[in-house]
Amino acid sequence: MEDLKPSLANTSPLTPLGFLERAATVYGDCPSVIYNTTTYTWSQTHRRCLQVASSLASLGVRRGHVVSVIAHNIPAMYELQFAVPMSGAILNNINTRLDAHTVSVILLHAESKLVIVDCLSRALVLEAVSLLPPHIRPPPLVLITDDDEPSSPAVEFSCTYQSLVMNGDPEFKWVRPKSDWDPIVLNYTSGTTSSPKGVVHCHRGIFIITVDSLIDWGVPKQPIYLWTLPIFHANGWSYPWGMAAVGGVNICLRKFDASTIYSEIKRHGVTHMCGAPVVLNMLSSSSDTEPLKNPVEILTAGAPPPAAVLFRTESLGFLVSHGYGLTETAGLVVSCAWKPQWNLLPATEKARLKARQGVGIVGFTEVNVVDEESGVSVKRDGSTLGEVVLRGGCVMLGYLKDPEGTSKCMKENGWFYTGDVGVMHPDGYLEIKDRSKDVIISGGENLSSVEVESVLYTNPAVNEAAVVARPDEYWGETPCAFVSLKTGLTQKPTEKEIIDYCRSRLPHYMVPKTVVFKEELPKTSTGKIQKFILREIAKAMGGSRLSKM
Ligand SMILES: Nc1ncnc2c1ncn2[C@@H]1O[C@H](COP(=O)(O)OP(=O)(O)OP(=O)(O)O)[C@@H](O)[C@H]1O
Repeated sequence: MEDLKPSLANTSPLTPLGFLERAATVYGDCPSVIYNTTTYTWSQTHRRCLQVASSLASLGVRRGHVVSVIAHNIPAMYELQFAVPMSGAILNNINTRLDAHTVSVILLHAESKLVIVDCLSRALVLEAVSLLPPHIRPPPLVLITDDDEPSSPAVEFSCTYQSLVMNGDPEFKWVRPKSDWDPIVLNYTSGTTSSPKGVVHCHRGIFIITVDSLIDWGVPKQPIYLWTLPIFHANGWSYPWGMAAVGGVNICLRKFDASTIYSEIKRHGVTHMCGAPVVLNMLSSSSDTEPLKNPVEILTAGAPPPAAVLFRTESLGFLVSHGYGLTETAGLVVSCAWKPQWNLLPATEKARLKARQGVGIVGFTEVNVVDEESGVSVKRDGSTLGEVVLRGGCVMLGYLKDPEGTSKCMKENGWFYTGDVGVMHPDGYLEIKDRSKDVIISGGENLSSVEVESVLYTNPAVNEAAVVARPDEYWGETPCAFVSLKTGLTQKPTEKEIIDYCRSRLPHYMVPKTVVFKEELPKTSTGKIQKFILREIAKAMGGSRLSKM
């Protein structure tokens, strides 16, 4: 069989962009995107993307250029996930909630050739561009206005997005990748632990994660998908391309709160949505909460979901799936694969099991937890801590212009080191215990801030909780809890009551020695609690009292 070799017929580069052409053939007359009073069909979306890609090419965008997009979850943002790479360029989505300085650092680092700007982010981008060094020629800007009519944009903008659609060629031959390994996206990480890093993924990696994510979540054909997860966050965990593969309906939203989500669910008969645990918390603790008429599948990831929040969300009729991934893996590569026999367990036990991150998804190669020193797998005992390591086809190509950062996490032994600390349970399910920078070391004992938080979340008065290290002269560090309380409480708990609550549920060394009440906890632009800020506050409070644990 040695003479049977790869040939042109079986080596065409894998890319998720072809899903759009197929959707136009199979689902041409079916709705693809709905936004306020606008509805497009899959053949319209296909045509609009080709038109935009052709206009980008006419503006001088070439294979390998970076085109940045800063927009909320509006139809243009959905289309650009296809149109930019169809022009041959590399798509760089920028988070709308960043400050002007960070946006200018990203534009400079990415060497963006063109920036497409949602009208709501206009002031932000203009300020970011003004902060670019004087010797840098600012990239041309394209404005997305809030309606579908082409109009003359302000002087700072070369044209409008609508004119790219109107003037483009619907017969444009989109630029196919020459190889599987050609870059398709450049995504910056959330900056939870350090400055954002520029993660580059190739067509092959994105193809793999897109197909795998559909299989893993069990997404059927033509789901009704509500865009609550920002598309700028790791390309909405790959579901923009996934929805084209299954001919889904994309319900776009510029902004949302709990009541908007509930009314969109009712209005459109939403079947699927994604959201970080903060969204689940918002949905389940809102005063607008109402049990759902039909179950809605909700996929959560991005931070550890406390079991109490999973329990509350499911009791409203949401069917929660839980996954784990990083910007570096382009989506969720581990998920808490559900076993039918677990349905017989009491609801709180089910929530506890579901709070575990789980096992590698079907197309992913391997997931392991290893001892940081020796690199050997930790015991499968659910308690020995180690670093989570991954390998598979959707791990990034590397960090842009950062060979040192890349080789630090993508090691020669063939593993990607995540910087997350976890345990492996005897049944082979992974559970994340912390990010390595968040582990608290008290009296020489490693303590999981996530475990303490999950207990705090079971307290009915607690809205959000985060636990960080406070320096201590005797123990080295002690757990310090930052808590925001639910609104409308008739009686607010005291620090002592919260500590006593934890004491009856946790080993003594894990009980917070300090509780700080805050109106709201600081969050990153992707909704993660910024523990480094809380750590600074705890540090500034000085050493906790010499205390016996
Ligand atoms: N299901 C989950 N449970 C616990 N943690 C999760 C889960 N999903 C994701 N995470 C956390 O999110 C991280 C990945 O987040 P992301 O790629 O958005 O950037 P970031 O790591 O927050 O930012 P930065 O790398 O810049 O500090 C993971 O490393 C992990 O710590």
